[in-house]
Amino acid sequence: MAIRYELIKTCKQSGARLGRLHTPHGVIETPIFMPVGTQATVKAMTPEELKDMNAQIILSNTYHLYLRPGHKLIEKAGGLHKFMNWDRPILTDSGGFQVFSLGPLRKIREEGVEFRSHLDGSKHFISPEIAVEIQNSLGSDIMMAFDECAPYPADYDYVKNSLERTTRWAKRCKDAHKNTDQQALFGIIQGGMYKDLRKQSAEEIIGLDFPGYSVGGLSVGEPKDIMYDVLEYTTPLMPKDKPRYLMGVGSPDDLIEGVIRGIDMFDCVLPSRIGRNGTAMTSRGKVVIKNASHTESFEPLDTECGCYTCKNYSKAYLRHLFKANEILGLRLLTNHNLHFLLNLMEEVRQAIREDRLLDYRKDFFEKYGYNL
Ligand SMILES: CNc1nc2c(CC[C@H]3O[C@@H](OC)[C@H](O)[C@@H]3O)c3nc(N)[nH]c(=O)c3cc2[nH]1
Ligand SMILES: [Zn+2]
Repeated sequence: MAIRYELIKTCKQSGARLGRLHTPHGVIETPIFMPVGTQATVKAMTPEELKDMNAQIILSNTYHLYLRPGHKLIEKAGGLHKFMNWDRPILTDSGGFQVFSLGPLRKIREEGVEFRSHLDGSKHFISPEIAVEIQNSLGSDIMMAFDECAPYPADYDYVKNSLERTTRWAKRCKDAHKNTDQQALFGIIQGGMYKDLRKQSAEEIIGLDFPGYSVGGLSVGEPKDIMYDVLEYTTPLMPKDKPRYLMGVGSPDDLIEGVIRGIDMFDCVLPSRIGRNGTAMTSRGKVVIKNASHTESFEPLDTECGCYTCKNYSKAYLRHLFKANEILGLRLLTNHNLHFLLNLMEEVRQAIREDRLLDYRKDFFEKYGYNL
């Protein structure tokens, strides 16, 4: 088996799960946040910096790496771990999301999806079999099935037809996946914001039997309460003894609310993306570093944070770097934001160990400035 999930305990107060995911490249403590490295790099971070902040697994992306530099080149380099100098677990997304959202002029057929590259407009075709082949070349520990992430909003019939094609594609991915002892293939549950379609997709995908499952089709612009509602309904339909991955979710409140609703794994570009734009997540809410109020703030971003940035630099210095367009600014804020979310998840795991995750949520939300 490429991966083995161990359910360690369930929080008595919230029902959230504490687990361990054993992979060929190491053990992952769950619930876990996975930094996103779409193009074989977590932007602006070195693997050593990611290890220093205790990143246990990172993401990369089939669509992007297939277009550039090409999965065959990465295979020749010895696979993605070697190519990017990352010897811990890697999860690759199948490209389903990008093909539907990035590739202009896409044409969906039963066979697969024709699309034009967002880089140079060249024509391409990805099928479930090709998505599996690309991820085999990359050598990721966890591969995602090729799916359609239905847009939001989308009408009932569209979502129903889409989820049924995604099920047929998931079966084709499973049939094409040969090296099941090296790489685990996760199924992706769709169904939009319709509970009966979520149930249908969950039954069909789980019926194909995968070592792990993700909840897809969320964090696509829907209101938070609709996302939480769909989760509340969908996770109980998923097996307890397998990991549950919520794709594309990563703000502090969404992570905590997702864990309380039974999710084990998360990924999101948010912390890196807003970090590069000069916004820091801190225990007292967001800090926009270019704000004039920080000009003479000689204290760190977050006095409660133990990251490299907060241990060595003041807000005044960080503001100066961003005003001067210095690259170090992007790196230091990205480092802090990723550390902040990884540390948040360590605190969440500790709260589950001590059966007090709802208390933790209350305290965190009050300090961060969220209203419960
Ligand atoms: C942001 N919200 C969101 N992201 C999502 C992603 C990953 C985007 C992928 O694209 C890149 O981040 C934008 C990263 O490489 C990431 O893995 C999804 N991927 C698949 N295959 N299916 C989905 O239903 C899906 C839904 C998402 N909702
Ligand atoms: Zn910090």
